[in-house]
Amino acid sequence: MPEMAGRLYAIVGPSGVGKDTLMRAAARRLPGLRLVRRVITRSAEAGGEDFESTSEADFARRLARGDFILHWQAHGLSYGIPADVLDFLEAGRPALFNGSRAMLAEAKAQFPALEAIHVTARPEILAARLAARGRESAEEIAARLARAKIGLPPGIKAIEIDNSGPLETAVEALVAALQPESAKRSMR
Ligand SMILES: Nc1ncnc2c1ncn2[C@@H]1O[C@H](COP(=O)(O)OP(=O)(O)O)[C@@H](O)[C@H]1O
Ligand SMILES: O=P(O)(O)OC[C@H]1O[C@H](OP(=O)(O)OP(=O)(O)O)[C@H](O)[C@@H]1O
Repeated sequence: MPEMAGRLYAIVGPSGVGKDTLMRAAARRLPGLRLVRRVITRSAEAGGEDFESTSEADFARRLARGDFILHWQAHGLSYGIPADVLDFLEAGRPALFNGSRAMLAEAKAQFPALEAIHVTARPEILAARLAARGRESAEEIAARLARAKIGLPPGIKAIEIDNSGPLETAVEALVAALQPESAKRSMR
């Protein structure tokens, strides 16, 4: 297994770009990598990623209690990163979460060593992938495609990965980015 430090990584990018698919593929290649299971106010039946479904009221209670190290809202949903991820980082294990571009500045302010990995793909590819995924309604897909253009906040550095082509190409780039030495090289 490649050597990895207890570093926190956020994979970000527009809806349908392949973040969850890439995360799962990277975890198969890097058994020491912890994928963060997010708490989301989305129905448990929605499928897709492995997440913990909760109500807005429960989310608010847990947030007030300090259960989340990071949290944000998008697509009419609330998302939380459970504080237990700190145990993995303290134990020297790297952790990767599916993050939001819009909250990267705040996340980096809180975790200066956070590495952002920005995945992109051409707009027509995003549209086709969202339609094929089938998790959202046509209206929700249109809203996600409109948000696809926001890009990274100004001044935020990230490792860039293009997932317009074969999945394997992007998986290899992600696995390289998750190994500290190659991550540093591509950040220069
Ligand atoms: N390189 C790729 N080529 C073809 N299909 C892909 C590729 N990457 C992801 N997909 C597919 O695109 C859809 C959206 O991927 P997903 O991982 O759910 O994206 P995100 O988490 O970024 O919204 C899924 O159906 C996935 O299987
Ligand atoms: O600020 P943005 O970069 O636009 O991100 C907003 C949200 O979109 C994604 O959510 P989610 O995984 O629920 O949706 P997706 O699978 O369609 O990307 C991402 O994980 C963020 O939670």
